[in-house]
Amino acid sequence: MEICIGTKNPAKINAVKEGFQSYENASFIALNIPSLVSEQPFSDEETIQGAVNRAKGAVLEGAGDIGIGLEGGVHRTRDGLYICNWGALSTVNGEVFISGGARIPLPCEIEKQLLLGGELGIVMDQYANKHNVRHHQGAIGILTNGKITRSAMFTHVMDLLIGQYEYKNK
Ligand SMILES: O=P(O)(O)OP(=O)(O)OP(=O)(O)OC[C@H]1O[C@@H](n2cnc3c(O)ncnc32)[C@H](O)[C@@H]1O
Ligand SMILES: [Mg+2]
Repeated sequence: MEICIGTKNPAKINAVKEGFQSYENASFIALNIPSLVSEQPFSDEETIQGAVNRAKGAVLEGAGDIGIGLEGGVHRTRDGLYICNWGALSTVNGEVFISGGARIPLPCEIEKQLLLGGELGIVMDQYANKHNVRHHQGAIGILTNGKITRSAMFTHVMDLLIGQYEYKNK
């Protein structure tokens, strides 16, 4: 079973491999697939669209059995800006499954910079005084004191995707 992952971000790739760890016949290929949405998605809808575009693009370009798209974004609420994360699993037969990840509010100073057009990955590096947070613990890892890393959060998203896929195909 060939799993085509629509990113080269190691935090996401780890989560996909973790999700499929009980699949002994799984092989993985990581491809740079465009999300076809903004670099910084600004709603659940846009973030979901990015995840679906990457999943469909990955299975097509990798000519595998399953495509995975994982996308991070932010979502505005009356109480401020929340970090949001979405995943999509698409099969070569055209089935698409979707799942969402944990969400937490972003501090006001981060929100202000995003509203001015900043990208969370870059803003987060400055805020945490770290390099390439997006490839490591992620904003969620920084803001939860390392309790939930970006990989752990996306592993949960993967379990939700694979579980739905298994239920539909059993
Ligand atoms: O290489 P890709 O797969 O594109 O990985 P990415 O880190 O850019 O991740 P996304 O495109 O899914 O995320 C969209 C934007 O949100 C940012 N982002 C989302 N979640 C984040 C997190 O946990 N930590 C840091 N940045 C995050 C990221 O920097 C992007 O600007
Ligand atoms: Mg990106």
